[in-house]
Amino acid sequence: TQSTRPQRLLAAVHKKATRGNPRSVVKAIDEFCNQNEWAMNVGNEKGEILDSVVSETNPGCVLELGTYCGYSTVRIASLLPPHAQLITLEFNPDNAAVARQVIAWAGVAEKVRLVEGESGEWIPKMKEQFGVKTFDLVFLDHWKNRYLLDTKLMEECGLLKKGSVLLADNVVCPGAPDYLEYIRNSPQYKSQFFKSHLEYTKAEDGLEKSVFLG
Ligand SMILES: CCCNc1ncnc2c1ncn2[C@@H]1O[C@H](/C=C/CNC(=O)c2cc(-c3ccc(F)cc3)cc(O)c2O)[C@H](C)[C@H]1O
Ligand SMILES: [Mg+2]
Repeated sequence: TQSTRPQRLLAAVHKKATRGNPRSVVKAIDEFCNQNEWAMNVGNEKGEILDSVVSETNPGCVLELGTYCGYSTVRIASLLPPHAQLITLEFNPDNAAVARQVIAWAGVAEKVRLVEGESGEWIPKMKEQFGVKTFDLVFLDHWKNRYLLDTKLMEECGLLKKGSVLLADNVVCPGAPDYLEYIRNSPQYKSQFFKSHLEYTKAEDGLEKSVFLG
């Protein structure tokens, strides 16, 4: 039977990346997407902005919405301090299966909890199921029309504290207009736009970093 793009991406990781080396996994995926098939990973240019936000936030507890193949999961996990935890939500079982193997190959599985399920269902369960108090950093990279809804849900569930950082991918392309409108006009957030390019292309894109003011 025909393989899927995530399965071909995973095959490239197994073939080209060194087991236990997260940077080599990131490099193998970027090479695959530049040379073989485009895929909607955050990519290296925006990935370097993601890396700098993770490093400056030095988070103990991170949430990622939209694991896909685990590219940004591996980038984030590889920068986390020793006992920090990254919870990543992915509701497509085929994507989750590929992501688990990418995360394992990178050697960052002990820092990552991949939850196979929908953000709307699992955000309200974070405290009771995983003992989360608040998230220091949230990376939004799932369906763009769900960024705003899930941000409001995180607020309602008391999952953000003063200083919590939201980093949203694709605020230009494909865009998340309702999210940008809300977050840039809310007195509860201080936002900053990082201009960049759509992964593996010359098209314009960018990340929006928003600090919750409490
Ligand atoms: C209702 C469930 C909500 N809750 C959810 N809960 C859990 N998991 C969820 C939820 N909603 C979605 N997911 C999962 O997250 C992933 C979805 C990721 C979505 N990303 C994009 O659409 C995108 C497009 C482009 C793009 C740019 C230019 C183009 F020309 C084409 C494409 C670029 C980019 O960087 C992009 O990230 C994964 C596929 C999907 O199963
Ligand atoms: Mg994206």
